[in-house]
Amino acid sequence: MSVLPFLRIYAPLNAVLAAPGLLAVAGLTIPDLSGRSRLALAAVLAVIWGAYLLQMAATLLKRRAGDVRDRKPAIAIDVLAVLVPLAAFLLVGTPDRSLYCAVWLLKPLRDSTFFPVLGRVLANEARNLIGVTTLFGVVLFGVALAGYVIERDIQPEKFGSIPQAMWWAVVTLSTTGYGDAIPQSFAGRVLAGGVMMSGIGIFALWAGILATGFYQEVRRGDFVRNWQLVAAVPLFQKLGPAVLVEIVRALRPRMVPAGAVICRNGEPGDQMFFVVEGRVSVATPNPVELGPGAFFGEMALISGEPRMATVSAATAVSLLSLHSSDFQMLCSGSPEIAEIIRKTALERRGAAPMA
Ligand SMILES: Nc1ncnc2c1ncn2[C@@H]1O[C@@H]2COP(=O)(O)O[C@H]2[C@H]1O
Repeated sequence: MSVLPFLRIYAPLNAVLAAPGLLAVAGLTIPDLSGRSRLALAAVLAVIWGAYLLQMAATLLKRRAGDVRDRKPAIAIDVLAVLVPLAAFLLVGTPDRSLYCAVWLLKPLRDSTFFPVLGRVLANEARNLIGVTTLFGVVLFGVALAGYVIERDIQPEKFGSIPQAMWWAVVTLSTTGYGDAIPQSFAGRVLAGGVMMSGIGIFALWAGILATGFYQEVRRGDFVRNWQLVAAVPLFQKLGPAVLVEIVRALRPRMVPAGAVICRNGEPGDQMFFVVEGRVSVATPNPVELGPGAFFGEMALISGEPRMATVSAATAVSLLSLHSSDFQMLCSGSPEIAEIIRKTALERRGAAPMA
């Protein structure tokens, strides 16, 4: 019997296992720990190492099965998690041996989807980040120089050289303020105030660049996913590229489980829906089912009246929703689609006159 299914179930545990492992590593650095506790913590490390050995075997077996695409970081982490502690056990003296198990810090990164995103954000924003970092370096040197010139005679032991003053500059610029070096002169204090303010500004710039980078990366992911979904709705194939891009940005994907109500008769409506996959049921006197490519919820947007019918998911359904303001944009960008939607709404109104 193959061990792969078992190992697959166990795989998500590997990141969780790192936590007790790292706690054991930390525990073993406590000097006055009893011999029994030390033994227990060493046993924890041995068990986790064994588990990681199994996982490495699974990863390498999968590799042989040809599943190596995009798995190089995972393979590297699995191999390091086993080999580094093993090498330490064989080559390093007792007190520091367990420290090498700290390589398990890498384990939670193994299957994380966050770190690839972080990598893309750093790559995309590299120019801006390097710019702000350069600014930081320039300000740091300038501040250390000014601190040295102003304070060197008053506190030669703290500001006697630019490298010494640089420590004060870093601590002040980052607004950490250990208090081990404090300007004594009036000019020095004015300088310190200015440095703190500019430090806040520089860190805010870093934070802003990263936050914008993450936002754009998430939006880009949404855009690609929406683009694929939009391809499943034939109506959108009539759109020109410019409007299509706008619509893809405006559409929101939504998964609805079978049986759930999507919109209710009599409620106000502020969005319409396109069916990507699955079927919805429209509760008209003669119930109608709509499948992939169809749309609904347009009548409330066109007439401004409440919903004409309750629509629920006949199966699990994947939808794209379009808000009323974006619906106007769709209609003005593509009169052809606007006409189709209006005609359909008219036909439906004629087919199912409701209260
Ligand atoms: N006879 C019908 N056939 C298909 N869909 C309908 C019919 N009647 C109403 N609908 C849809 O059900 C939706 C309910 O919300 P709206 O009134 O906004 O828009 C409605 C139409 O999209």
